[in-house]
Amino acid sequence: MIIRNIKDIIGTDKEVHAKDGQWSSRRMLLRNDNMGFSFHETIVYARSKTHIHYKNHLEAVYCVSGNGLIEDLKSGKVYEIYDGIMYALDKHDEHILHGGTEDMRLICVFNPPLVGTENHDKHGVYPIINE
Ligand SMILES: CC(=O)NCC[C@H](N)C(=O)O
Repeated sequence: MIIRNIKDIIGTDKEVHAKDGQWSSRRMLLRNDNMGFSFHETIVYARSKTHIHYKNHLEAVYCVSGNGLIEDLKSGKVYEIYDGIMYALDKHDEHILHGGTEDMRLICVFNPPLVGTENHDKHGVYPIINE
């Protein structure tokens, strides 16, 4: 069994910050944990804007506090995000995440699991790391 406290992750190398400061990702379960997915707590800062396109991963995201919007770049549709809303990028959906008036706290699951060092490239993509 694995038991972890977010307090032991914040401020370590398992907390990854967006290069432009829009979000912070606390990586609680990673590939080395052999769960078949990775599990993160992500804070998306109020009034931020992030272009994301996870070409190599599927991601499900559950909001537990704060507010924001997700803009689907294929359909042009915009959906509100707040406590209780889940979205799943089941088609590797390219999108823009807009921070709202308060920081959003999101629980995120990735398949395949992240190794832990991944950060977005200029297209909002995480690479596959095969080491
Ligand atoms: C919601 C989202 O995708 N934010 C970007 C960070 C990502 N969730 C991560 O935890 O690496």
